[in-house]
Amino acid sequence: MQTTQKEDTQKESTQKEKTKLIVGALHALRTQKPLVVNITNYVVMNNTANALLAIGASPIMAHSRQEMAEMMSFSGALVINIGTLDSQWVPRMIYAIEQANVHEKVVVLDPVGCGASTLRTETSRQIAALAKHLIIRANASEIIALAGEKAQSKGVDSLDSSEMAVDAARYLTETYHCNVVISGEVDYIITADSEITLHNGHAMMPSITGMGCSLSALTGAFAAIGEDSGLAAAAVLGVAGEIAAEQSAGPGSLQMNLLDVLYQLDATTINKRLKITVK
Ligand SMILES: Nc1ncnc2c1ncn2[C@@H]1O[C@H](COP(=O)(O)OP(=O)(O)O)[C@@H](O)[C@H]1O
Ligand SMILES: Cc1ncsc1CCOP(=O)(O)O
Ligand SMILES: [Mg+2]
Repeated sequence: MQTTQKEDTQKESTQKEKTKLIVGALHALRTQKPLVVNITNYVVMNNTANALLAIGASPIMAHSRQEMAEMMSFSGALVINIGTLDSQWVPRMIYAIEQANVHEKVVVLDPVGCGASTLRTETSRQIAALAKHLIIRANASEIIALAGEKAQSKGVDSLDSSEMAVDAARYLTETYHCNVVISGEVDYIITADSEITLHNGHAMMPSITGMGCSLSALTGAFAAIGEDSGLAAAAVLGVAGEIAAEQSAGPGSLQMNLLDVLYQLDATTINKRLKITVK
C-alpha cells in the first residue's frame, strides 16, 4: 500500500517519539530500580535475575503462596513464566495473579511452550483470562497456539516467523484486553491501537536458553515504571543483544557479554542502533 508524504512524515515523527519514550523509560528504570516479582522456571532463574540486575531493576524469585499477598503489595510488577509448571505451581501462579489484580499490578505472561502440551496451553489461557493488567510476551509459535491456531513449535522454540503470528496477536489483544510482544528475528509490539516493529537483535540470540524469558522479565521491569506496552524492553534487549553478539565467538560469551552491554547501554547507543517502524 502506498503512503502519502504527509503519512510518512507523521510516521517518522511517531518513531522519534517512541525512541524518546524508550530512552526515557530506561532512565526512569535506573532511577527507580523497581522490584520485579518472578514466578519463573528452574532453567532460567539465574539468567533472568542477572538480566534484571544488569539493566538496573531489582529481581526476586518467589514461589510460595504464603508470601504472595505481601509481595504484591510492594512489588512493581509480576512476571509469570510457565516454563517448568506442574500441578503445584499452577494454583500458586493463579493466587499471585489474584493478588496482583488486588493491587492493580501489571502481570507479564510468558507462556513458554504453549502449544507443546494441553497443560501449557490451558494454563496460559487461564492466566491470560485472569490478569487484569496483562502483557503477553512470547515467541511466534506460542502466540499462535495461545490464540487457538495451529503452530509449528519444537518444544519451547518457535518454528514460525513473528510475522505469521500478527493476526493471532491482534486476536489476543482483543480477547484478553492486553498488549502483546511477539519476539523473533523481527519483534512486533501490538496494542489495541498501535503496531510497531523492531529490527534489532542477532541470529545468535536464540542459541541461549532464557533469552525470551529475560525479555519477559525486562518487560516486567519496564511495566513497573509505567511503560506497559513491552516496547522498551524489546528495544533494549534487541539493541544490547546485537552489540553483545558482535563481540562474541558463540553463545557462551554472548550470555556473559549481554549482561555487560545491558549494564552499559546508554541513550546515544539506543538512538544510533534502534531500528523501529511504526505501522
Ligand atoms: N533470528 C533472530 N534475529 C535477531 N534477533 C532474534 C532472533 N531470534 C530471536 N531474537 C531476539 O532474541 C530475543 C528472544 O526472542 P525469542 O528467541 O523469540 O524468544 P524465546 O526464547 O522465548 O523463543 C528477542 O530479543 C528477539 O528479538
Ligand atoms: C528449555 C526450557 N525448558 C523449559 S523452560 C526452558 C527455558 C526456555 O527459555 P526461552 O524461551 O527464553 O528460550
Ligand atoms: Mg520462550
